[in-house]
Amino acid sequence: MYGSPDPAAAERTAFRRAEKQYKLYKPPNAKGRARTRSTPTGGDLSAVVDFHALLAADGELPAGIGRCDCAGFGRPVFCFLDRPGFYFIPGALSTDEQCYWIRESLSTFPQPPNRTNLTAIYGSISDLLIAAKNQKTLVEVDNPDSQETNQQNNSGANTQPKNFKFVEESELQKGEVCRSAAATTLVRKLRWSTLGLQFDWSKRNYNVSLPHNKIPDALAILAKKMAIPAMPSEKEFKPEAAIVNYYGPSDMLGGHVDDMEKDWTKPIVSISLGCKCIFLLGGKTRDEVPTAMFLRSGDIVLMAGEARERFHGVPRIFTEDQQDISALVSQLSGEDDRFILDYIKNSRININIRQVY
Ligand SMILES: O=C(O)CCC(=O)C(=O)O
Ligand SMILES: [Fe+2]
Repeated sequence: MYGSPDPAAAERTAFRRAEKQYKLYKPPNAKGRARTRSTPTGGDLSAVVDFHALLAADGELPAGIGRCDCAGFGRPVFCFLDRPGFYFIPGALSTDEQCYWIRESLSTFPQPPNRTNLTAIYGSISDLLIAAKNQKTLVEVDNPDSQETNQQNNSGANTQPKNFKFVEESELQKGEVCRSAAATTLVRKLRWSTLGLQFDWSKRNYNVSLPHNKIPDALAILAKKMAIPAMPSEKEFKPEAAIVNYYGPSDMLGGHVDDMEKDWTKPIVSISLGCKCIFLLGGKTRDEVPTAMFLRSGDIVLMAGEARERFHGVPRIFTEDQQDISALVSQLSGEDDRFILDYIKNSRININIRQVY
């Protein structure tokens, strides 16, 4: 699904060239070695489709872009005339809704039995966000019988039970050599969490034998409502799983096709939160030149049918321009949200919801 079997060949594709064009580059460091991604290069963004600008202009649309007439949906939906099955719903979520889903993404979504990229290293971690707000540290404990450990998990394939627990900074023994990580650092290291049926990244498939909860009702209701433009009226979209992606300033998601779900007529409902990004929508091979577009906090994208066979990815996150998230920033200005605000000012979260069977 993700990545390319032959990196040298991938370099030569139109998709790879677009990724390189938009990604963030660091200037060379003191020793002259080129580092990647730190200072924005500026870059030519003139070809990036900005659906919000089209919405504001309210005039004639550029060639190749259409408005979808979706009876009863009640909000604008854009599409590309030559890419059926792809729908863009600008500003689908209110600022309140965005704040709600950002909080959920950092508090409840990474909770066991949901797995995250940290699970394979540390075992299940409960209440990571609370620990981060309280400046706690996760430490490896000697006593495997300790009742406070997070040993029970490990559902995940190819992992050994781990014994880690959160402690106060004052409890850390000076000079003691043990594996440890600040909870704040761990939140920054979150890359993905999986809700509902658990996606096993090592096998790149859903592993129904892993313990899981149903995806939250509110998320399922939202996804069903937003899936309408991509659904024939007689059919039903049944949200069964979600992958939550967490992006820091220099993260990107390489071109891929999501092909692990049974019925490709059903959409992937993909919610953007936090910093703006560039999303590339390509063709059925990497050789087709992808279309670049901005995704902002509150935008929702649907990919169904033919669009599900298209390569797509996220080559760039914009953390330097806070203009786009000013409403979020003021909404999250309360003391309780201080940690969340610091996080989201430099991050993007994507929640994509899928029907697996
Ligand atoms: O972050 C995004 O907008 C896209 C995520 C995605 O394509 C995926 O998780 O499969
Ligand atoms: Fe994807």
